[in-house]
Parts: sequence; structure tokens; C-alpha cells
Amino acid sequence: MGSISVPKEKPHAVCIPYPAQGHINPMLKLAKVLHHKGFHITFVNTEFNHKRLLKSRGPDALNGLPSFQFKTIPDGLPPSNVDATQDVPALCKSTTTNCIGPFKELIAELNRDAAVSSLPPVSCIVSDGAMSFTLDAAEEFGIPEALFWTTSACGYLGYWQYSKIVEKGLTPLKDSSYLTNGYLDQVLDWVPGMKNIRLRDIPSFVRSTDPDEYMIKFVLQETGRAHKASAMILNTYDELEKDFLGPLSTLLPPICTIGPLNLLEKQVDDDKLAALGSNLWKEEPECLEWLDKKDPKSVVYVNFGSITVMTSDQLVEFAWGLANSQIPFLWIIRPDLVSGDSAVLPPEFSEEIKGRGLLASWCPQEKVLTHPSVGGFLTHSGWNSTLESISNGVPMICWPFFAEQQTNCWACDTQWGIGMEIDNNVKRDEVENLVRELMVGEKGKEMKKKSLDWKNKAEQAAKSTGSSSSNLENLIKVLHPSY
Ligand SMILES: O=c1ccn([C@@H]2O[C@H](COP(=O)(O)OP(=O)(O)O[C@H]3O[C@H](CO)[C@@H](O)[C@H](O)[C@H]3O)[C@@H](O)[C@H]2O)c(=O)[nH]1
Repeated sequence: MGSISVPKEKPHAVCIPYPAQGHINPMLKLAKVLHHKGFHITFVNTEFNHKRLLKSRGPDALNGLPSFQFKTIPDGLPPSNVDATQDVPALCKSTTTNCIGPFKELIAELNRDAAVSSLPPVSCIVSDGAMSFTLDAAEEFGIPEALFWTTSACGYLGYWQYSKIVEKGLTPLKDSSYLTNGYLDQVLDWVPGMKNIRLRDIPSFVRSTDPDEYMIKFVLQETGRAHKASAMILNTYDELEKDFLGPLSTLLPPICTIGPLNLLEKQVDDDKLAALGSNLWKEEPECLEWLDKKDPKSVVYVNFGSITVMTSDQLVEFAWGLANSQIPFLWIIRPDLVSGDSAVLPPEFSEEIKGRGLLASWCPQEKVLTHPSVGGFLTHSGWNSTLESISNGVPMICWPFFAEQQTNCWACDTQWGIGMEIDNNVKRDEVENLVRELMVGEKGKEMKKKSLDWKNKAEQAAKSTGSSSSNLENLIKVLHPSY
């Protein structure tokens, strides 16, 4: 007797990033990878970011595909400047308290639509780890949820130390002199997997003098709920972060390391999906044309991501450091990079860098880092930037701003040998010296070698037989056990 084959229902994942650039980018990549594996996708942006995406990418940018749709929920914040990054603590507070209602309503609506059409009902949630309120929705609808922490494993492990740091009374700081009096240099010898880690290398929110620091409470809340997830996702690869993944695996549901997602995404051969992008600022493709005219590995690329802000004095120090290094550079200065001001550089500077320096306000970073002319990256050490740099074998100078960027910088410098830290109190001479060292010095050569080694290992992990690809299969089994 022949068996009757029952058509399996297509899985439907609702993917919801934390509403900031460095979170939307990797979530969109993961959503594309899952779509390629047969999932129906609903990607949820906040209304604020939806509007920004339409503005930066054009009115049709979020029309999606029949099996990959974009939906929105409000973020609960009052209206603000559409071209600038939202305040992080305010956004964390607001998403925690205001988003669960609209999110549950959206899932109910998707299920109602499914009941009267051929669309599959929602079968799982993939949520940003910093949006753990979504776990309540998963519970209510009786579906699995995977939490995606878009940080490095070392950064995430750093966050996991917060409860002990509070318990030991290491935070709040007694007063602001503790930021510079050597207090932050103390080694935390009890942190598993992170030999010689100092307080200053731990994600930066513990550097507060406020006993009610909201971001500490937020981190404790988000790490505290993680055990309720069916799986944890990290955009990294085992070989790079095995020392940190070991300790994390004792604290968490099964961890699926599926990075670098920028490499896994490349395996998705689908023009329609490739056209779906997530840059909140308008890209300036001229940067690539400019790079085309430069010698191989000759340009230092400078970009501080989507959230970093600096003073106009710091901007000027970076500017003269870059100019004095005599190395060609591409420097992305976001319109909101200088706090409370617009970025203004002296006319002598523009004169000095003619022909060898290009300034732009936003670029297609992944294409820039893949470009053969780029030989080094001066970065704020956001995890996406770090991983995009690693996957292209580009060594770094790190100027961490906040959050786990400090931990990423520590790992690049002391663990992986591919980064050099620049002092927070940035001075032009140090910028000049480090840029020269990175691009033409002995240490730079050594770092380039190590960067290429990590690049090869990243490519191995992303191959169909590699660890990240097999972890992706494990994730799919969790999200859709019968698939
Ligand atoms: O001109 C630009 C600048 C940035 N990007 C992209 O924007 C993303 C920026 O992400 P990231 O480098 O991680 O920086 P942030 O935007 O600062 O990221 C936030 O989110 C990260 C992931 O959780 C954290 O590691 C950071 O600490 C946090 O600030 C990357 O994918 C870049 O490729 C561009 O395409 N063009």
C-alpha cells in the first residue's frame, strides 16, 4: 500500500529586530536566509524606522514579496527627527513597556489573514534578544521563539557579568573621577573564559554613577528572561569565540552560532531578496567609484556606525590625525555624528586632503569593506562592523564608544590580534601614528596576516559543511520541528 503524503504546512517566522540599524541589518540577513530555507517571513519594523527606510531607499522599498512581507508596530515614543538615531535608553524603556500589545495584535491579525487565505499561520518568532517581551507572545500563541543577540559572544558574556558586578558593589561608581583614576583598570579575575578582562572592557553601562541606572536594569531584565527562549542565536562563528561560548552555553538554552551572516546571506541566490535592504540613511555609492581609483590595500576606511556621537573637538583631532598620516582615507561622517552640532571641519583641512581623502555621510559598508583598495578600518567596534571587517580580512583601529563595543575592542586587540585600541581622549598624534602603523607598519603587517587567517576560518564556518551552516539547520529544527 502506498502511503498518503500530507503536504506539510509552510513555517511562518515573525522576525522582529530591536529598532536600531545595528540590529535591523543582521535580522534582515537572517530572515533572508530562513526564507531561502522555505520559511514564510513577516519582518516587523517600528513605524518610525519604516518611514526612514522608505525615505532612504524609495517608496517601493518595503513592498516585499508574497512570501516576505514587512509589517509595523509603533515604538511608543513621541515623534522625533527622522534622520537621527533614537535615544537608546528611551527606546529600551519604551519597547519594554509599549510594544507587547501591538505585537500580539499583529500576530493575531496575521493568523486571521491566514484563516481566510493560503498564507500559513504564524508558527514561530525570531526576536532580538533585547526585545524579550516578545517571549510573552510566544507563550500566549504556543509557538517556539529564538532570541537573537546581535552582539558578539564575548560582548554578551560581558553583559552576563552585570549581576555579579552589582552584587560586588563595583557599580555604581562613587563619582566621575572613577572613570579616569585607574579604577576601571582592575582585572576581574572571576569572569569565566575572559582572562585578564578589566572592568573597562565590560559593556560600558556599568560605568555609571547613578544607583538607578536604567541600562543596568534593562540588561539584567533581558539576560534574566533569556532562559525562556527555545534557542539563542549569535552572529558569530565557533572557531572565533569558542572561549566565550563555553561559559555561555552553561547559562542559556541551546546556542546557535550562525555567523558571519553576511557570508551566509551571500549563498542566497535571489535577486528579489537581494533588493531588500535596510540602510536607514541614504547610501552614497560614489564612495565605491572613488575607491576604484585607489591602489590595492592603500585606503583606511573610517566609520563609527549608527549610534556613536563625538564632540566637535574629537572630530577635529580625528581629522588632523588622518590628514597628517598622509594615508588615503574614506571617512563617513553621519549627519548626527557630532553631538548637539553639525559636523564642521576647517577649510584648511579640505585643502590639505584634496585628492587623498573623501568624506561622505553614509556608504554601502559591506561593499566598501570588500573593496580591494581598503587596507584598514578605523571603527567604533560595533559587532556588525567588526564581523564584516573580519570576514574581509581587514585589520582595525578601535575607538569603542559604548555598550559591548569596549568588549569587542578588547577581543580584537588581546585575543584575536587584529585590532589596536585608540585612547578615548583622542589626540591627532595618536591617530596619525596608529593609522601609519596599521597601514604601513610592522604591527600592521602582523595584524593583516592574522586578519586573513580569521577570514579563512569565517569562510570555512559559513560553507555548507561548516559549523555555522550546520547550526542553522539546528535552529530550523527548533523553530519548526516537523519541517
Ligand atoms: O555608512 C555606513 C555605516 C554603517 N553601515 C552598516 O550599519 C551597521 C552598523 O552596525 P554596527 O557596526 O554593529 O554599529 P552600531 O550601529 O553602533 O550597532 C549597535 O548594534 C550592534 C549589534 O548589536 C552593537 O554591537 C553596537 O554596540 C550597537 O551600537 C553595519 O552593518 C554597517 O555595515 C553602513 O552600511 N554604512
